[in-house]
Amino acid sequence: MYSVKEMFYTLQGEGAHAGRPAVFCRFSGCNLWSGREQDRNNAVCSFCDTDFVGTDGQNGGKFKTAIELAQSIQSFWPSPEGVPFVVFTGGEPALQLDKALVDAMHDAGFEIAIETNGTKPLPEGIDWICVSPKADAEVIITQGHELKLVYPQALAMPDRFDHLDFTHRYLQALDDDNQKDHLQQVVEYCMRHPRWKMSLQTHKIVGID
Ligand SMILES: C[S@@+](CC[C@H](N)C(=O)[O-])C[C@H]1O[C@@H](n2cnc3c(N)ncnc32)[C@H](O)[C@@H]1O
Ligand SMILES: Nc1nc2[nH]cc(C(=O)O)c2c(=O)[nH]1
Ligand code: SF4
Ligand SMILES: [Mg+2]
Repeated sequence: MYSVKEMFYTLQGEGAHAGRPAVFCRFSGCNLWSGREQDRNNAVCSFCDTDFVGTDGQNGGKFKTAIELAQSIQSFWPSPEGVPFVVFTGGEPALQLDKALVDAMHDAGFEIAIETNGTKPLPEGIDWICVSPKADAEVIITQGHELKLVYPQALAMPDRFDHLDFTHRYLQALDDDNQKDHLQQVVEYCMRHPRWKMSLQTHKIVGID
């Protein structure tokens, strides 16, 4: 059984695939925060910008089998043009994404990406792994396609992740009341340390999901 908060067709807003059309599948639940505002300050991850509680979002629900969920995801892809692309996110998608769903999406012709906090093992075969480490949680996924660090996090300066094996390294400004300052800090850090690039949350700029 899979619990999905919401699913929608949009453009990937962040990281190396920013601008690419994608179906987003947002799983319910996370291992680093309950999702309840009253728990936020005591959570391991306290800056989350996302509602991932329950299954009541657009196209959300419970899906009994991988095939059923894969068919639903496929129904949001609009056209035979291009390579269909799904981004599994959450909440923490590694709590629910399994080999059966990876296989079902591949059988449907999809390229598969994941947005994960990197604290849980992943099934084999995911085509694009984006890990976003959180200061107070050990990262066990030490290899992947992109590392996307929310910046600044006091106990997670970028050099803490220098030894990890990722093709792309992004800093994404922490979206809170001081986001403007954080954007400037990201620019400065990347210019001083040119193996890092800036990831903008472009969907927020243009006002899409
Ligand atoms: C909502 S998370 C879901 C996936 C997974 N749990 C994770 O943390 O990577 C999706 C992405 O949004 C980032 N994010 C969450 N809250 C943010 C914020 N306030 N500002 C900037 N990025 C944020 C996360 O770090 C992650 O890269
Ligand atoms: N457009 C869009 N791009 C995104 N990239 C990562 C997102 C996420 O919440 O995981 C996200 C999202 O919520 N919307
Ligand atoms: S790990 Fe991801 S989904 Fe969980 S609270 Fe943090 S940003 Fe949100
Ligand atoms: Mg988001």
